[in-house]
Amino acid sequence: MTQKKLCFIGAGNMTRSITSGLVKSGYDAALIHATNPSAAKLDVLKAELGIKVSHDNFAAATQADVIILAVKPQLMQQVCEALSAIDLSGKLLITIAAGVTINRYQEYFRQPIKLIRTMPNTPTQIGYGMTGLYAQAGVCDADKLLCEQLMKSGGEVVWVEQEDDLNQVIALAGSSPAYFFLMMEAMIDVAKQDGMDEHIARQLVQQAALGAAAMVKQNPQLSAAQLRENVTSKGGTTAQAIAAFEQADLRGIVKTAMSDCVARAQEMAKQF
Ligand SMILES: NC(=O)C1=CN([C@@H]2O[C@H](COP(=O)(O)OP(=O)(O)OC[C@H]3O[C@@H](n4cnc5c(N)ncnc54)[C@H](O)[C@@H]3O)[C@@H](O)[C@H]2O)C=CC1
Ligand SMILES: O=C(O)[C@@H]1CCC=N1
Repeated sequence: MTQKKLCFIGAGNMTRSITSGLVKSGYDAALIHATNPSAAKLDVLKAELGIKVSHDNFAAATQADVIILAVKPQLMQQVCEALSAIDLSGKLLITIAAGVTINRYQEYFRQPIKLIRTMPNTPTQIGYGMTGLYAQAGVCDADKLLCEQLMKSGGEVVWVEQEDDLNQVIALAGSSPAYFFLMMEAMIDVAKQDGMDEHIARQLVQQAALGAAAMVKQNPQLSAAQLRENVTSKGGTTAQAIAAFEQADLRGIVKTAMSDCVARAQEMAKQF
């Protein structure tokens, strides 16, 4: 991979996930710089990954070839406006923020920019990430390839056709690790309430979840529904559990949760 000077503005959960993936996959830590107002997160990144850290967004972004915008959406305007005095003509901008549109970034930077919007997720930290990508019109193939390679260091990537499609990526992959964590959390809680040792319950649940995900991935010819049916013996235990989920309208709950997720991204696009 071409190794360029990277600057991550904001050193929170996602910057940690992406920089970990990059360093683990052999990206030169000396070329990665992360900024944050407070020292604690920077100290961890420096100690764990050996990347450069500082509090000065402007200086770090000025020196970078690629600026990765990784602050919360509500801070994006303030952060981008403070960087707008930098000549961005030779730099690629990558944003990981949910719900901030390309039009907004153009307003905030007040100059022509080359921007790729991405939507990663936290499993990027361990190489199991999924990132959706959308490039602003005019971004060249070399920049698209560079962005793709950077995000691939943490897992898989998909390009989407329309900017709005990123909201579906949020619902399906950006936010969805939290849905699966919630399911596992609930299962472990039930086992604990039933008197089982928490560590054993976690071991059972995490391996079942990992196995289920791997079965979906390794059997593209089988639908998730078919894989579910293969577990479900007629009149058996699984049938009882699935009936309880169906009766409680799990599918309806999932539908509401995903459309609320997309709606929030659309609302944020108006807000930030
Ligand atoms: N957490 C997740 O699973 C995902 C988050 N995202 C997006 O990633 C972005 C970051 O999210 P997280 O890492 O979860 O948030 P976070 O809160 O963990 O990290 C943001 C960091 O930015 C820092 N910050 C605040 N003001 C700053 C400034 N003026 N200059 C530099 N740094 C500043 C904060 O101190 C914090 O460490 C958000 O826009 C979110 O929409 C995207 C995909 C998944
Ligand atoms: O909750 C959020 O807004 C961010 C975007 C996707 C995951 N976390």
